[in-house]
Amino acid sequence: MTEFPDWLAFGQPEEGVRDLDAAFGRLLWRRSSQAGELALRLAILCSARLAHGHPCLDLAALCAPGEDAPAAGAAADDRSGPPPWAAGGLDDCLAALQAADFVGGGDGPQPLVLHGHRLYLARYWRAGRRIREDIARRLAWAPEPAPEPARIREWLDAVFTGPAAETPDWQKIACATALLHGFSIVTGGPGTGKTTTVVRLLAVLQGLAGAPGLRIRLAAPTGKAAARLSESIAGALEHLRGGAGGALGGALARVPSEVVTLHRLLGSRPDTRRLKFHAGNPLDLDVLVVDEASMMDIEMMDAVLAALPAHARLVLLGDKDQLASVEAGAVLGELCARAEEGHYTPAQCRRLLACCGEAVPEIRQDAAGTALDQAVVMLRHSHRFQADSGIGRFAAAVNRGDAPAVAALLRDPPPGLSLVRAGPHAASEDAWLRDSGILSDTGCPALFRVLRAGPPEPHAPQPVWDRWAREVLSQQGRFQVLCALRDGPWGARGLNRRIESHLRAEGWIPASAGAWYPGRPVLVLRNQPALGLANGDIGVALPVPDPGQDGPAVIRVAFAGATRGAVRWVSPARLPDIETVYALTVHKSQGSEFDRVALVLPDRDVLLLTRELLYTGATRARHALALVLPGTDELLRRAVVRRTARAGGIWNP
Ligand SMILES: Nc1ncnc2c1ncn2[C@@H]1O[C@H](COP(=O)(O)OP(=O)(O)OP(=O)(O)O)[C@@H](O)[C@H]1O
Repeated sequence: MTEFPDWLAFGQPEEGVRDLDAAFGRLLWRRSSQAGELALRLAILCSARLAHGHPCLDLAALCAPGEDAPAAGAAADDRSGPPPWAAGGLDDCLAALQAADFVGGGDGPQPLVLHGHRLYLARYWRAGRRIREDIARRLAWAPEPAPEPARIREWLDAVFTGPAAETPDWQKIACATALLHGFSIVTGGPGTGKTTTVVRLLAVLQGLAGAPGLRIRLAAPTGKAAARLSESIAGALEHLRGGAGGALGGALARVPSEVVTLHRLLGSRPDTRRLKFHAGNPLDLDVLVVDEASMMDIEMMDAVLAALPAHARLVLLGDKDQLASVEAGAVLGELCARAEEGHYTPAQCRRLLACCGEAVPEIRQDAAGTALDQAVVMLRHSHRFQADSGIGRFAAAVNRGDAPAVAALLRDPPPGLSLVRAGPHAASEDAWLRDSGILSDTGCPALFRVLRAGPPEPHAPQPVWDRWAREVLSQQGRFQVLCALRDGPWGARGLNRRIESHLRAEGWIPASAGAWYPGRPVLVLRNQPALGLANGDIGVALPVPDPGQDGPAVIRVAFAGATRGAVRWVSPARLPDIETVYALTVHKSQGSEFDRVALVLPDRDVLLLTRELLYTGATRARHALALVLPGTDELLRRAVVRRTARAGGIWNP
């Protein structure tokens, strides 16, 4: 039997390391003839960092002295500065890895790759390299034959009819950019018009292509995001079709509004990681638009690029400032790292002026701009939030990391924003639950009110039951409690228990009801293609008549169906992987929006609580945001200034 060194023999060698990572370390030890402790520890840490979304271990950051925020790739999430075993510094780490036979340069069989001062698991290194190479190829692609700038301008003028909200009109520039490149990104905060822009872009693409038109597919990482994009595309199309006739009407008729999840697009199959569509069997399309691309992890980006035919255009939409995917790799964030400043070359500015009549301001120009810079456009004006909107101002201040501005806003909150003290700072638990809207008329009880108001007659036809379920589901989408953590009293689980017990005490949930009571909102935790359900879908338990029986009602869980207005009814027995969802983590809420949000922070400082998390949580709210603070103001300040540290290393390894 292999004799492991003591530190590696049992369990996890240190905090922040999972059993899986330690097992990986033991495997390397067994297979390696001369595995040194330092190299092994770094390999284990590299594997552990994946659980925190880092596609690599940044050794320079690991060895740097600690600050308030954790160094990207720091050993444990609640500690900063190098771990004691790496006290020898960066040079020692690099030397140990260079000497290890399980570390290579990316082309050999070694399970780890050292590139510069970054250590990667080979699988992620290779995925990153494929992504870089594929995007570089697509950036070098130009449409053949190149459309005349005058024709592009004609079509853009036909779809951009109203007055521009800003100068230059970045939406128009984004359209022209996507027309000129095989790969492009439109990034922007909530309500900046990403969807509006893409609908116009697709109409112009169809107009320029003429009949029979291009094969366009729309996709999003989650079912929720897909359903939301589908709705807004349908709305934007309706709006544009209003006054359109002739050629524009024809082009608009060829713009689809159906949006599928990326898993479905790629033909993901249960029980296997293999996808139906890949480089050997590419997707049958000319244009692919992916919304909420900030949620795409490195493996998903790799799979999408691989399955995309060489001639197809890829347009990514997303908010670069949102939390990245929970899985490894903040791909969109890395690709948009220079979006704020622009970096458009004079040649690109001339092309844009000719194609859309918009002049890029000098401050956004840069003769040394890269090919990627030319393909990324940031929309800057929010059409959703007025300049004085509480949510908009709060989100902007958080995004800037401007803690004094956040504090000032919360001292005297503008309309739409409120601060609610909870925990030891609140008069009572009832008080903060009510003040934050959670137990108010428009909060969680509203779901039960809609449910009670509407059950159809037992023998009513199915469409009537579906309509009732849709009303309940829409109400479910109007209010949501969001929180940073999953566990603990201020995490999703603790809050769900507390809210549920208050709802029971108030009689909304019958005292005698078991786990499956009418009105229970549930979150699906795993993709279940056989049921048409995806991880992150939210349904509501409803009482329906037992088919063929006159006895008491049975519970079925209603989910929004794939097509507009459709409802999917599922028996609770088929839903083992769900949890109650009065409260949802901000991570899981990505891709969703709600009219009103109560954003509950934890009562202690955790490194997960960052600017990106606050920004993402706050921007899930359309009309009202209540920030619930069980901790101190200092805790909020620290959250605003702390950035999510990601080791990066995909676009610029
Ligand atoms: N140029 C414009 N002029 C007037 N209204 C606009 C313009 N662009 C967008 N809007 C309006 O602003 C709202 C938000 O637009 P849209 O849904 O396209 O933004 P988004 O960036 O996709 O938002 P989300 O945050 O939902 O992803 C919509 O009501 C839309 O009609």
